[in-house]
Amino acid sequence: MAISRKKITVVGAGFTGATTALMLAQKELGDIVLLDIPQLENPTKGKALDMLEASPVQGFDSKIVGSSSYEDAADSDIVIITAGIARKPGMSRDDLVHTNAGIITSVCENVKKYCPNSIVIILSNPVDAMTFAAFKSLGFPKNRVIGQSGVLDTARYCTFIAQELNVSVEDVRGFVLGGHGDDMVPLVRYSSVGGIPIDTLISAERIEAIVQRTRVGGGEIVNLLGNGSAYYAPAASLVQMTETILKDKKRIIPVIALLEGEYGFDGLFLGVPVILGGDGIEKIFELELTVEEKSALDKSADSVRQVISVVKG
Ligand SMILES: NC(=O)C1=CN([C@@H]2O[C@H](COP(=O)(O)OP(=O)(O)OC[C@H]3O[C@@H](n4cnc5c(N)ncnc54)[C@H](O)[C@@H]3O)[C@@H](O)[C@H]2O)C=CC1
Ligand SMILES: O=C([O-])CC(=O)C(=O)O
Repeated sequence: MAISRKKITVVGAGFTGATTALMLAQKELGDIVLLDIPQLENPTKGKALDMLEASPVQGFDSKIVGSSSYEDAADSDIVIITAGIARKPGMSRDDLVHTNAGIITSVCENVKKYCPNSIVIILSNPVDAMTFAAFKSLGFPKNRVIGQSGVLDTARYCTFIAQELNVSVEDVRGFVLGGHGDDMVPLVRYSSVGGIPIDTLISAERIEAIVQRTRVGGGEIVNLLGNGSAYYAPAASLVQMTETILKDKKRIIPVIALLEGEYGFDGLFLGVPVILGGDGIEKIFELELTVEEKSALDKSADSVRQVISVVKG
């Protein structure tokens, strides 16, 4: 039997979508369809062609096509959804909920029709609520509907820890639990550098500053950019999730998953550590939390619940 390449569709060819497509191709994770609305068909085709023309220089053999037709996306193994509006300075992610819920629902109706066996990764904000909206309109099993927040939030947290200690980012471990908002919960107790707990290396005051900077990390970039939000680190995060799934690596990373009793939440989408592999979310880890950690997670869950209630209507 011939071995075929994997097919990955990226919906939304804006800053995050286009950057993700290029990074996926550079890693040769599959052939890529970059998809946007019909009004932007030519620019989308142009971006895809421009990326393809980088392939002889960079030596990758992934094909990249731009399109506005879901027929081109048919039977994708992975669908990454970045479609929607991004926030500008002065806005919260939750301000995007009405517009983006409509977009996610219409995108997912097509994904359901054309890519019924795909694993779907959602980026669009407010991402916990958009993952819920996608789950509702896709009707896929919960292991195949995954939101991206924890990889990015953890990447920011680890960046700041490495900067603080002037050590390699490769040796920093940690993760962030909860919703993708200012109440997210970086777990200091589970964070280490080269296996050494960070609270033995960094003062409590500096750790608190790092935790706080992580929580508002998206806003820091929004304020610097002035007209949009982060896209390099978000794209890198989507690529890590895609690679983990397509290579069935079974990495333990935080993603937005449907909780059905874990951490005391039922029917809520929230960022938690999972095993990510060929079946998508293969297992959710339920960590023991201190009273303080659980109450921080409860606060974050409350914020997410409020935005999800807007989507539920
Ligand atoms: N979860 C996370 O960690 C992150 C989430 N985001 C979110 O990702 C989303 C995209 O951000 P950017 O790429 O920077 O925005 P962008 O504005 O550069 O690109 C969005 C693209 O979506 C397209 N689009 C809109 N409706 C569509 C539809 N129905 N079908 C197909 N495409 C459609 C637009 O035409 C546009 O090209 C935003 O909601 C942003 O807040 C961004 C970074 C991190
Ligand atoms: O901040 C935003 O609006 C985009 C995002 O989610 C992030 O960069 O974390």
